[in-house]
Amino acid sequence: MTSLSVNINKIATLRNARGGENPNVVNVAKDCERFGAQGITIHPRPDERHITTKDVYDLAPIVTTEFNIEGYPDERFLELVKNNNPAQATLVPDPPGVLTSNAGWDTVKHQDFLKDVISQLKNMGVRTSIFTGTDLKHIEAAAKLGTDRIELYTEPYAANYAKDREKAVEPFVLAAKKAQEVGLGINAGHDLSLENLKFLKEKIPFLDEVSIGHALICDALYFGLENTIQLYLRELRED
Ligand SMILES: CC(=O)[C@@H](O)[C@H](O)COP(=O)(O)O
Ligand SMILES: NCC(=O)COP(=O)(O)O
Repeated sequence: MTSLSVNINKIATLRNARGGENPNVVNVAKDCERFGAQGITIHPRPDERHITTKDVYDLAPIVTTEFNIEGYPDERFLELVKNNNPAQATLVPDPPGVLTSNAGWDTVKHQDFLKDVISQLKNMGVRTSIFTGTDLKHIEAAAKLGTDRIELYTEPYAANYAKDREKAVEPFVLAAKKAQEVGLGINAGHDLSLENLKFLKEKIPFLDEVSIGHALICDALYFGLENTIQLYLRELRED
């Protein structure tokens, strides 16, 4: 089974546009779960452009599905994870000012840093996932760091899907097979959508989880949040 974790960053973006509590991030997280999401993902960036530090503390006690906190593992991030005990921490190499995540880790170059961070997170009892591209040596190196999972950065797949979806998915299939071979769980995310999700799932049926935010929240403007979550769950169904 592949779990759907709804990334609610964009709910916070909308809320922050007026500085009040509308939409209410906690209520939306509860509703996503009520509508069938199997996880809630947030990416509390240092500039608090969407999810704030306060949001993390507000969400931690109310999320009853899998709570996944993404981010660059600096001291602030590690403190947030330690104090809020999510089910999973996803380590992303984003520098502070970046518009959105735009690359996976070079797990060879940063192996000492990542090994240390992963061991700290494991001591907190938190499952770890490392955001990676499809370079097979980065997947092999990830397995040596002690991480439980990787998250495949799917932007290149999404960007090339319309042009040639077989070609676009090929490196992801190879990377996922390598991850499976070296004993890693496999998550995927970034720019996944109702257009490209089903094909990814067909090609990598053993995906553990997808985290989806931007496209899902955009779709919810037209279809409503409950219907939209159901539509995404349908794409992941195995029957
Ligand atoms: C780690 C990752 O892939 C990101 O997709 C993410 O959480 C999106 O961040 P923004 O919502 O800030 O673009
Ligand atoms: N980890 C990816 C994520 O949480 C959502 O990415 P996107 O769907 O907002 O591009």
